[in-house]
Amino acid sequence: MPTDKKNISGFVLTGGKSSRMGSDKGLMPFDRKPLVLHALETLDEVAEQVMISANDAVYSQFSHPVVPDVVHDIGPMGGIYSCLRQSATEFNIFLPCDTPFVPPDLFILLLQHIGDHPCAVPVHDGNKMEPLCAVYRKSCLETFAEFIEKGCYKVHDALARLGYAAVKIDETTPFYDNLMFFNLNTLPDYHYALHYIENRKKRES
Ligand SMILES: Nc1nc2c(ncn2[C@@H]2O[C@H](COP(=O)(O)OP(=O)(O)OP(=O)(O)O)[C@@H](O)[C@H]2O)c(=O)[nH]1
Repeated sequence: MPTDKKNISGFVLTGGKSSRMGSDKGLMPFDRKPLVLHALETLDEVAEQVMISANDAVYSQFSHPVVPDVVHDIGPMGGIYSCLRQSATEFNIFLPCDTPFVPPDLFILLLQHIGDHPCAVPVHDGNKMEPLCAVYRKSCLETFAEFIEKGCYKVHDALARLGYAAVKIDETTPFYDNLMFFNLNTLPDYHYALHYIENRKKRES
């Protein structure tokens, strides 16, 4: 595992349209701060340089460099590609702004399992992959460029070509939380997550 934080960059993906939510997800308050700040704090624990993958200048207020997409309107693959281009490190961690229950420990586990693979991706609940909460080597850039050139914008498809370490997450994982990969796409999702975090805090106090 690359123990040196200096060899790891982190990127919060927040360049989407948030059309199902109806307002920019990264800026929505969650447990007293915007969702994007939760994700930045998670990545700050693991990576030396943490940046925001965004297309709106409003994100420059968060004291982290903003990486705009160099290819627009192709979804998260455009964000990952743009960030890998910008990255100066071998290992690159990605975390969407709308998955507030992913802990830093997930990325430590992924880095422990990446070995010689181009990337490490969590797999849970059978065979559900989370390619946006994952670690990519800078060398993946070439394959993403090829896929974008061909008009193939599905991150899953690029992963199938790259090959990856599939890291199983289940009840036996020490930091397991059944909502770990829950993502907030709609207002009901958002309210459900707010309710969950309030109850969790009450249980812990
Ligand atoms: N940089 C970048 N990130 C994106 C892009 N599209 C989606 N994302 C991010 O990828 C993650 C998952 O995105 P989705 O929830 O599938 O899409 P979304 O555009 O945010 O929301 P919808 O419009 O409701 O589909 C979120 O963190 C988004 O901010 C994009 O084109 N560029």
